[in-house]
Amino acid sequence: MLEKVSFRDTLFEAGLLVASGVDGIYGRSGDFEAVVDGIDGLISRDGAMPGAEVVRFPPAMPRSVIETSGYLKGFPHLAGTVHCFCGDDQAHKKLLQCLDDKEDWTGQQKSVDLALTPAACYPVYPMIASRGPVKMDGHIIDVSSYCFRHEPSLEPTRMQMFRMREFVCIATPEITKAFRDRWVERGHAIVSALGLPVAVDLANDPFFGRGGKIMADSQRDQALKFELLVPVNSAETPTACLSFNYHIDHFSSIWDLKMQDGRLAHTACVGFGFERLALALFRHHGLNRAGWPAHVRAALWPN
Ligand SMILES: Nc1ncnc2c1ncn2[C@@H]1O[C@H](COP(=O)(O)OP(=O)(O)OP(=O)(O)O)[C@@H](O)[C@H]1O
Ligand SMILES: [Zn+2]
Repeated sequence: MLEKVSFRDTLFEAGLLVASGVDGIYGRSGDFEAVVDGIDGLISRDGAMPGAEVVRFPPAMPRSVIETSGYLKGFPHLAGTVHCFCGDDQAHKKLLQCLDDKEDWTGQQKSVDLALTPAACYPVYPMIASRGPVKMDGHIIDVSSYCFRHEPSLEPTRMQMFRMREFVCIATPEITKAFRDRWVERGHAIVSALGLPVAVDLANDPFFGRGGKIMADSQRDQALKFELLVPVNSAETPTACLSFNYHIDHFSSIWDLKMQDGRLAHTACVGFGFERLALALFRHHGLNRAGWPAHVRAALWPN
């Protein structure tokens, strides 16, 4: 049984996470980053997807992508947009005056054409759609990004900015479903090899509002989302460290992603949460990575 203590305070005291004053926004120490790098390398080795196209996007994307993708329908409460000062000298004076008067200065800012990336896979669908039909044996994309979600929390596993590595499959319904099912097994094997207790369970996304309940129920009824859970904050409420999502034609109908035979493609993604996996390792193997079991160190740092 894991005891109920403030795991977050323990991480601050050990210097693994650095408090910023805002819940969910933390600095990471060199040791923390070494673990994240180890997980990244392990995914590349044990989760290798030959032929996958590697692409890395920055943590912001065109605002039009978040508008078109339907994210604001399901998750308006999590979305972040970028605002900048676009005024003249007079407006600048006003802004500085607000600051001096300790008044809200953000009214002097305007929304620009950027949104923060909520999940690493979001920029992938318009990128592939812009190329035309997808070949019949499908396309796999390897993507990784810092992501933003406005969900401040005292739980260190629920950050506002965190990193996600994803493999995205865009293919026929058969290939896509098989990709998702196969990844449930692979993800289980990869995380178990790190000496962590894992369970896979059916899940749903945190859709907003009253309509959200219907969307969440429908997602569960169709078994579209599974999560790989590891106890981190508590044994009672284990933490989703990996997610396996089958979107059917949700993204392909939005972006008009077609296969070469003219049918709409289906899409799926597997997402690894770097910070959550690192925190799970610190929780189960101790705060000093040098003392972790030899097989875990060998898996993370083979050289
Ligand atoms: N706020 C967060 N802080 C850190 N990691 C996160 C956060 N939200 C999601 N992740 C990681 O990103 C992965 C993919 O994101 P996904 O949208 O599937 O999360 P999720 O399953 O909805 O998470 P949760 O149910 O805990 O909100 C998750 O499996 C998790 O490892
Ligand atoms: Zn995804």
